[in-house]
Amino acid sequence: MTEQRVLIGVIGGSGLYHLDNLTFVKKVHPETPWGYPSSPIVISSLPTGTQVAFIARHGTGHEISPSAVPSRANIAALKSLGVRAILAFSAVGSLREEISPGSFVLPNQIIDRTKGIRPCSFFEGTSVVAHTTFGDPFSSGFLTWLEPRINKALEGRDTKLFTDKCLVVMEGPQFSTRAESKMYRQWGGDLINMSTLPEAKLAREAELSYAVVATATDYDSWRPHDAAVTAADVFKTLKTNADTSRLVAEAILDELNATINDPDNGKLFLDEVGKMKFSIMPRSAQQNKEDLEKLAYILPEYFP
Ligand SMILES: CSC[C@H]1O[C@H](OP(=O)(O)O)[C@H](O)[C@@H]1O
Ligand SMILES: Nc1ncnc2[nH]cnc12
Repeated sequence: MTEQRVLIGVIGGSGLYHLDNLTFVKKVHPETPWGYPSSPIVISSLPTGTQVAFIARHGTGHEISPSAVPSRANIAALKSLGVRAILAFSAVGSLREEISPGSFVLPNQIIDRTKGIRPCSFFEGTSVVAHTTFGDPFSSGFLTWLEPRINKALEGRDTKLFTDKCLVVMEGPQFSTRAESKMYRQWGGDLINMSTLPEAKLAREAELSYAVVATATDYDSWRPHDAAVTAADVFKTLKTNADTSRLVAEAILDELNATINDPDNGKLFLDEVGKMKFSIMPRSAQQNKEDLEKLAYILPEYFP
């Protein structure tokens, strides 16, 4: 029997430490050139045979704080399994009145408020330089594909889906001050979290399709008459949001797998493939062999 390919990676965030209604296939915990992923990767299959690789971003017991998530290992490990598209879930604060806690959002832009303490490139520390295109930080084709399917999955539920929103990614682990929260709104931020960077940058460097389903848990700290957000506020919505995220995943994963495999429609998920060709500085005698071998783990086409 030919082994089923794993084309889809799911990264679960706060509250989402496993998916539902899948048949366990195996667990793997590969050591990548950037260390081990946050959690063992659970590979499981839907009734149709579609296989999915799941990583708990903060570990299965939420023991890894946002600044310490080994994002390079997570993305590299998924790529090494043959994954082509990553559907990430994240608990976010809302910076807009209309995005009430419990809402789901597909952001299409990011403002980076991380503090430069997270390794954010596979090329960091190597003798190879790459400047990756990141103007559209999420995969446009994937977002277009997701919107109608998530809306369908949410039909009859009290959960609204917003699109085309801007996500502020902050360092944490403390929440924002009221002044920061208000400033992010003035900047055009609609949502805030602590984990989509460097994840999205690394997915792009690895030429993977990547999108985030942001699930609102709170109003952060910009509302004048409201108390500033606490972790307890986030926990109130976390379980319901995680249950709805599982429902959404279950509803769309089969079709996602079929679309990626389809010679025509699958092109939507190939937008990122080939992009690094125009990002990596030309080969030079100063680039050392070990670095090229390390980078071959994520981009074998360019570092044969
Ligand atoms: C638990 S509140 C802050 C925490 O929740 C979000 O995690 P994730 O994106 O993994 O769902 C946020 O980014 C922070 O890491
Ligand atoms: N208000 C908030 N700020 C940052 N990350 C969050 N995750 C969930 N709520 C958040």
